[in-house]
Amino acid sequence: MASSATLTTTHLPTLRKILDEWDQKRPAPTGFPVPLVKIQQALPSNNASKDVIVAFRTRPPLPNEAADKFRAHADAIDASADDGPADFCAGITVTSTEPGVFVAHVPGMKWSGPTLTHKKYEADLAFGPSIDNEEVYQRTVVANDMLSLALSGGVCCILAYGQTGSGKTYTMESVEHRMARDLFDQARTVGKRLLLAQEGAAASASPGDIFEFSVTFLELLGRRTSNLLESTEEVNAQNNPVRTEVLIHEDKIGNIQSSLISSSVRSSGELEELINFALSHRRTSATLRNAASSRSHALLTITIRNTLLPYADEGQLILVDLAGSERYEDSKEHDKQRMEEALDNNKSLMNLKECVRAKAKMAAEDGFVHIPWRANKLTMLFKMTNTLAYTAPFKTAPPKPRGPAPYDANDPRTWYHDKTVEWLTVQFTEHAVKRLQLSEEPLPLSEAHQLDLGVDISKICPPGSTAKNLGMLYTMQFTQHCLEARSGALPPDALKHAAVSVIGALFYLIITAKTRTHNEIMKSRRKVVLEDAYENTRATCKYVLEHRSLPELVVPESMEGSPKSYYS
Ligand SMILES: Nc1ncnc2c1ncn2[C@@H]1O[C@H](COP(=O)(O)OP(=O)(O)OP(=O)(O)O)[C@@H](O)[C@H]1O
Repeated sequence: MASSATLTTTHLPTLRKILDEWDQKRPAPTGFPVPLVKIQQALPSNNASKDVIVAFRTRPPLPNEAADKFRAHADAIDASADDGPADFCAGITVTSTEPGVFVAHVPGMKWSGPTLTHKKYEADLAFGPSIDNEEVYQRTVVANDMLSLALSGGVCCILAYGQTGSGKTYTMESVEHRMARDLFDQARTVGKRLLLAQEGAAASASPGDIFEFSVTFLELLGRRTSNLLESTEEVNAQNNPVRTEVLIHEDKIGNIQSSLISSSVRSSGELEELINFALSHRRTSATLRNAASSRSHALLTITIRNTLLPYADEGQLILVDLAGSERYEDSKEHDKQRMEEALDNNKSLMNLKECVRAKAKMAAEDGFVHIPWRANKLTMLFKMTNTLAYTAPFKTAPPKPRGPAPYDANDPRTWYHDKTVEWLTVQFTEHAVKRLQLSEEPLPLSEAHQLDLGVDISKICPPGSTAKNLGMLYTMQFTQHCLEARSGALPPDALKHAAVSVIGALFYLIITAKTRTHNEIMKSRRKVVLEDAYENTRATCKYVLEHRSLPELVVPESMEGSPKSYYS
């Protein structure tokens, strides 16, 4: 049952009867509109592709659940006993459908006896207990062509969220293995298409060699982040392996950086091996609910680089298996360390919810909303992989479509390639002019076209690259790029000096632009709020003057139940 185990146990026969009646009355489920075979054979369906898909999945009851909490009376028989299964009453009903409905049956008590309220939740897909892992994978990953999307430079994220023992790890591990199985075949198919489109430009290239794959597998346990791909022999007092902590921090322009090192893979076999290696390291400890509970959040990221089009965006597949949220009875038998971890897990999940809510609000309102992602390492990690961007539209008004930000000469984030090249040329030219003025044989400015900039700008900013891309680099990385693109007679030290100053100037422009945008949004919001308040006050005063009484209170639906606080 969804809540109150005691109530359920005591009144199970009555509740079961109510549930049966409800079940008979409900309309027959429609099922999935597209047959599985059509997805497997990649036959075109009329499914419009969506940015975000929310899917429910329920697992079948485990034997101990049927025998434990949900028996009809205290001495009810065990599910495994010969006399037959224990009297079982489902707390939720999920029929395999698209769009999907999840119905929670919440028990209650009225003077007339026990009641059940059937609370409906809707999502894009619902998988009932009879649906196996392969079908879940086909209807989510394959039906939405996620692998091709990532191979074309897109970012796909799958995030499993639910109570401890609800089946997240069972689902995510199966998705990870199936992705490992299919990714390289798909890469060959996409590679072939790309080579054909290039019309023989790289006739010698094999479609399988076009993409480079690198993998990271992070674990966040309590407040500690570690690399699940790192081998270690060392164990601590709790018999947990001790690994180097992965450092996560925010750089000076607000990007999240980590000290995590990725491992490259070249085949399904290698990817599968890495996944198995990481999963075997994921620490588990018994909770009452789930004997092999994951105590940590796990984040697998597969990054895909296109070597044929080196300036194409990198694709990413991000798979997040969150630690389960635990209720009091799930953690009754935890030791102190385990309690602290459960607390940290619950805190990080709460913060994730806050961030998703704020992000969704921002998407719907198109204004500035503070997103508290710094409050927790989990949300910082999500910021790093841009995961929050994909979780934003859950259960809110659809976000307003946003095109690329309009060009703004003062905001490098909006500059196209040509403008970026022009700006870099001006910057390096200014440095060259300064060097010249300080040199012993100054060149007349009329001959400035002969200036040695010391660097080939087209190499630091190749076609397709923009100021926004350069702004993502560390100072050291930009300097290294410049040294690799060194031309003319300028000594490396002088070039390094110029590079540090140029990237510093770019960071400064980006931060100034970010601050300006933030302030403008805040100012416009404050104005709207003040104008609203002013209008309301004016209307109330007018009413009081005319009627000598306060206007009737109209409570918005969202405020129902708390009218007293409304005027205040
Ligand atoms: N669809 C399913 N069919 C059969 N068994 C399942 C299914 N889903 C989960 N299980 C079983 O239920 C148990 C709990 O599943 P799992 O470990 O995936 O839960 P979880 O949500 O990841 O829990 P935690 O948050 O504690 O890690 C496991 O024994 C798993 O094998």
